[in-house]
Amino acid sequence: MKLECVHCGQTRNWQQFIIKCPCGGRLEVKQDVTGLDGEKLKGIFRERLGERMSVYASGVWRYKELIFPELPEDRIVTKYEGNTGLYAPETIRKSLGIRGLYFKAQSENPSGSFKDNGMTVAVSHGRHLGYTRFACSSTGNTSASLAMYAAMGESSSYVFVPESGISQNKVLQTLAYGARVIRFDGTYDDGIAFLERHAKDLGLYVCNSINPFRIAGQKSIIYEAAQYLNWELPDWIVVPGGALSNVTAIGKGIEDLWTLGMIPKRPRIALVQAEGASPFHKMMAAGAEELRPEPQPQTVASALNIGNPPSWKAARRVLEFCRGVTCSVTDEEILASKQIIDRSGIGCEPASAASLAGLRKLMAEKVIDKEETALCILTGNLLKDTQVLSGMMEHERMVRSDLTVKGTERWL
Ligand SMILES: Cc1ncc(COP(=O)(O)O)c(C=O)c1O
Ligand SMILES: N[C@@H](CCOP(=O)(O)O)C(=O)O
Repeated sequence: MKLECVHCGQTRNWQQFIIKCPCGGRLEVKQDVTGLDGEKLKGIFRERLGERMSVYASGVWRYKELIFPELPEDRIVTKYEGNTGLYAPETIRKSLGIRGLYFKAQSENPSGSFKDNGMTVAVSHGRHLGYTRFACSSTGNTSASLAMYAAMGESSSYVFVPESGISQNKVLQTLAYGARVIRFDGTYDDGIAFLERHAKDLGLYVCNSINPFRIAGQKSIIYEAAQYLNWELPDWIVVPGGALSNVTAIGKGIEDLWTLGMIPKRPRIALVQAEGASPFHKMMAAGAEELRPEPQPQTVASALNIGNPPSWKAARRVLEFCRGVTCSVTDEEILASKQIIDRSGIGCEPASAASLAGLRKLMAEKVIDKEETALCILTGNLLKDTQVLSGMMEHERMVRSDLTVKGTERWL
């Protein structure tokens, strides 16, 4: 494994970690998987499904050969992340009229979001290099995940969180794990710019998705979905997008599985952004060469409130590979889809519901055909954002009883 600059192509080994190439380009993990035997790997991964207390019981480290083969096992900080549910909600499928529908609930991760799939790898790598101070800019999920793994790894975490427009629950969760929370006026993008400039001088190991080990870990989401589906993925993978780490990771994961002959066909990716924070979709729809950052992103799905997605170049490349499409959805569409997912019993935070909202839109536009099948990635837990939840609650569902049979049966 090596690190390669997406801009100038310069390579370095994974021990010589820096957050940005001296030329200003982002770094990617490059791992040559061509020497591996796909069928043999399937056997190894199947056997590990029965593991309990070893690192291979993790739904990320089960796929270590495809994620970070060089890292010594005893350096791994894990909370047995991954191993999340794959659901086929029949009522929603029927109402959409689609042939097959799955939800992969990364919301069931230990800190409640898909960030754990990548964070276990970033924190393990940082600790292996000798770092004890970890940092991120965050709208709340990355910070909660980082704070949890830093605590598990007996290290410190320092998280930069915008003063407004984020979920209070996520900040409380981050504080509870023992992080130092540093508030600032600005957006996630401003926090990233600060860390890119100053983290090295401050001795901080950055755990945002500009860290390529995060992306490497998040590839496991699609490996796990493929394994659960007996190595046959649906026609479409539908992913909500903010910083664009997840779409990048899922695309890279598909590329690995395809290169190794582990899946018979390459699924397409549909990337869904919230309308008020959709610079990537706008660029793709316009066929533009460069992304124009959105200085004041605005959406009810606070996790998607990102105007300058760091991974846009890599995301564009993987979408090309997967014949991907993009779309944007309104806050109303997000909340309507969230209610559908919540009432199915699976539940999710608003950002995750962008996936179902996008699927509905792309079906209405006939981009996705009802004879096809789709897998929506649910990225964060229902309880992550109770502010939005209480705003949405239909209070007529909450009633009073005087605890007599007469006073109760009228509600049944
Ligand atoms: C719950 C949730 N969903 C979706 C996203 C978007 O993912 P990405 O930033 O990797 O595009 C995020 C954070 O970025 C998130 O926290
Ligand atoms: N929603 C994210 C913002 C993107 O963070 P990153 O981990 O991709 O850098 C958050 O939870 O902070």
